[in-house]
Order: sequence, then C-alpha cells, then structure tokens
Amino acid sequence: MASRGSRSARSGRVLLGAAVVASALLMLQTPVDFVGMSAGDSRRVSRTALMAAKRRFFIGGNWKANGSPASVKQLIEELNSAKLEVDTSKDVEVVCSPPFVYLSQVKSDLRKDYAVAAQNMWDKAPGAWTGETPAAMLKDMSIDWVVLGHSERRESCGETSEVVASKTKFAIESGLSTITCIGEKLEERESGKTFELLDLQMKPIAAALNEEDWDKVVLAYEPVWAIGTGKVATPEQAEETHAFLRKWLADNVSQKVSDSVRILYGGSVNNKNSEELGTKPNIDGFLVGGASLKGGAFTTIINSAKAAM
Ligand SMILES: O=C[C@H](O)COP(=O)(O)O
Repeated sequence: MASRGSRSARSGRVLLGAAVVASALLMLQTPVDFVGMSAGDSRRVSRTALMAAKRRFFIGGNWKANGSPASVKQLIEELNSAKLEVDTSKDVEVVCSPPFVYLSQVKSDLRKDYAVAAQNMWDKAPGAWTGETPAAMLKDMSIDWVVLGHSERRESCGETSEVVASKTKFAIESGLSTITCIGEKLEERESGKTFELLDLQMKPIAAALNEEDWDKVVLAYEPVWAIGTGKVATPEQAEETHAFLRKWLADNVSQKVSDSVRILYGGSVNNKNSEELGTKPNIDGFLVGGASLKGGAFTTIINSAKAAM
C-alpha cells in the first residue's frame, strides 16, 4: 500500500486539521476517535494533537555483540565520513549502541552529533556485583542512553517485564535516557494476542514511572519474529501496533505522554524499507540491528528520515 506522503506534507495537513479539531476539543475536553483504523482500533486526536507533529525522528543502531577493534574502528570512520542529508541538531536524533567493551572507544571517536548507548545496565549502586555495569559507571563515562528490555535479553537472560520496568526507572533516576523495548513473539501474533501481550509488557513500565519520567523514555516496538529474520513487519502491521501503543499511553498514562513519546519500530529495518516505514504517522524512528553495522546502510536509513518529515 502506498505511503501517505512526506511527513512535512502530512504535518501540514495534520496541523490544519488538528487546529480545527483541537479547538473543538478544547471546548469539549473529550478525545474523539478517528474512524478508518483497522479492526477494533482507533487513534485519538486531542487538544494536544499539534504536539504529534513535533516528535523528533530517532534512529538507534544496536550493534549487539558484534565487532572487533578493527571493525569498530572502520565503522566509526564510515559513520564519521558519511554524508548526512538531515539535520541532526533538530530533525533527527541518532544513537549508536556498541558492546560494553567498545563504549569508551565509540564515545571518544564517534562524531559528536551521534549519542552513545549501552545495551544493558545494572540497576544497583556500584559495589560487589561481579560482571555487572551499574548505571552510575555509564554516567561517569558520559554515556547518556541505555537500551533496556531487548527481547534477546528477555529471552536469554530471563529479564521479565518487571525487571525491565525497574531498570527503566533506575536508569532515569541515574540520569540516563532509555530505549525500552517491547514486542510479541510469532506465536503470540499468530494467535491474535499481540495487543494483550503488549499490554502486559507495558503495565509494569507505566506503574514504575511517573509522568515526567516519560520525557526520558523512547519505546521500541520490536516484534520478535521480525528481528534478524529479514521478515520485516509491513508498514501497515507496524503502524497498527504503534497506534495501539499510542492509544495505550493515552488511556493508561496521559494524553501528553501519548503525544510526545517516540515509538520506534525495530525488526529487519534496512536501507530499502526504512523510508516507507518512516512515513507512517505513529512510527517515530527505528531501532536497527544488522543494518547498523554498515556505515553506508545505516546512513541511508538516517537519511530516509527526510521522507518522514
Ligand atoms: O535492536 C534491534 C533489533 O533487534 C532489530 O535487529 P535487526 O535489525 O537485525 O532485525
């Protein structure tokens, strides 16, 4: 299905339409459901609808446990010399997340308009925690971001949604921003339980955070069946789920948080599919795995954000 056009064109339409709707809602103080969403779902527009146009696009590169000193050096060089066609000071935020052992190198050598994230964090003060990296140590290294709750950690390290929620809160209290991941497995999607599962994953996070905390959170929706498989969710599938999550935030946190929190899509994003995915109104960027290990492909994905503006 064709995308809905550039985000700037769309924003223009949204601004005009939203101004009318928002003023009406200012009087009504009641959210209104749009018709035309897929089965049983709807997207709410409120008096803060204008804010939706202002969410800054976000591209995260999750290098996972990949790299050697030589390949990391080369990737940094490729990223540093790449030709960007977007403005990273206002339009797009870029964050690269290397393995722990390369954090220092990446922090010191990577271009300064890209931030750096750890891929996990220990939610305790420094001390006798063999093998762990407390949040405070990341802050000491001027790391500003941490990826939490990635499905690979949920699956392989037994991280529950409660652990993910607790780590998210601790990270924020420690001065970090988080890319907090959620997403369903194939069997959950196939049995029609995607939204139920996402609800279960979101509840502990919402319970752990106060409204202000959400300023420091980016949500990454990553269907497990699409991660590293080449089976990317269709733009419509991704948009439907992002719209569900945005409505979930409105219903369970606040309209303000729903309007402002960025929701990334992750799962086999590459330099060929990013543009169409990014034009969907509730997709605010990507968490990229494999394609973030190639400077050229990752830069193309960053540049594809132009279509989303
Ligand atoms: O964190 C990134 C996701 O797991 C996506 O990985 P992928 O782009 O290799 O599918």
